[in-house]
Amino acid sequence: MQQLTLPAPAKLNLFLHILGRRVDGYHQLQTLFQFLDLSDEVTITTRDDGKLNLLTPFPGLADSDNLAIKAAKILQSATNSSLGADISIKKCLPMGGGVGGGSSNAATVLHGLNILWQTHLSDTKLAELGLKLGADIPVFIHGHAAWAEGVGEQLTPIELPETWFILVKPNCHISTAKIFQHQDLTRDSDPITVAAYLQRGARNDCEAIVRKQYPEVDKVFKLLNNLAPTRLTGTGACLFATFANRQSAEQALKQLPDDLQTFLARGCNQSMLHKHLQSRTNSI
Ligand SMILES: C[C@@](CO)(OP(=O)(O)O)[C@H](O)COP(=O)(O)OP(=O)(O)OC[C@H]1O[C@@H](n2ccc(N)nc2=O)[C@H](O)[C@@H]1O
Ligand SMILES: Nc1ncnc2c1ncn2[C@@H]1O[C@H](COP(=O)(O)OP(=O)(O)O)[C@@H](O)[C@H]1O
Repeated sequence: MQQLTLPAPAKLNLFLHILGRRVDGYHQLQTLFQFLDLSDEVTITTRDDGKLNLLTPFPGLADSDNLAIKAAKILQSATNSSLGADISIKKCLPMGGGVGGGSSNAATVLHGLNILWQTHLSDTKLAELGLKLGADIPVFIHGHAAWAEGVGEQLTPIELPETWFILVKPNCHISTAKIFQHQDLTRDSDPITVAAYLQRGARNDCEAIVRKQYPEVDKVFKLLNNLAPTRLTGTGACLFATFANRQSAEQALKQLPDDLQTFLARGCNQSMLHKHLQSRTNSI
């Protein structure tokens, strides 16, 4: 029996443009992913009997629908592994928040089991398997801040300033599918270049609809935007305000009401999972 505990970090979409829609309903995007130094913690213990168990069930979510279990199953069948696993998740990231917690849990399980089961799949292969479960999983597999196109799986690594953020989770849960199906969503943004983004910034095409549909998001947006430039991540519900340094983010945090769910976080170009995996490799 072998055990590994690994982080499953959050991501932000620093901007999100919708360029079009594919025939299968998926949207063609341009987005910029950066990781945060906030994460869930995933502990995986191997089993000899091939069973896959979630030791920390989520209220209202069947274990078989949990992306961590789905990831384990897809790796098991792709590699014909006879081994199983007990998986525990210490959840810190807000669910349905646009910070990709479920996708990140799945990517961490894929990496963790690939080590424990000694299945030796490349990152490219793990990302391919992950993509079958969700468009956001490949960036967590590769673990570097990235300019993304396609449905979010065509990744070009990028170095960005590692600025500070206040992340706020308004008190609502937003379904990604519901926002992508909304009739008022604009799906005709022109493609932009990295250079144009770095010069002028860019918006989140889901933001207007989310603010209109969810007054709680709109209220938090106005509060935060008074303190620093604020944007929605993914399809929400989380909003993030950007600061040049920790001190100014801390100052601003003091001005927000106590009853808001807030996080102080730093942008990371390498994900905490990959920092962890690298330090493991270095110590072997
Ligand atoms: C919007 C983004 C931005 O990073 O993040 P979240 O807000 O969910 O965190 C992602 O594209 C979400 O990725 P992910 O959450 O993995 O999506 P999936 O499980 O593959 O799909 C959820 C739903 O969104 C729709 N979807 C997803 C991605 C995409 N490019 N176009 C879509 O239309 C799918 O049709 C599906 O109904
Ligand atoms: N391990 C998991 N962690 C969080 N959510 C999960 C997980 N597995 C499945 N889900 C489902 O995926 C939905 C979106 O999860 P999450 O990744 O946290 O949000 P988002 O896609 O908005 O970033 C959740 O509401 C939940 O129903």
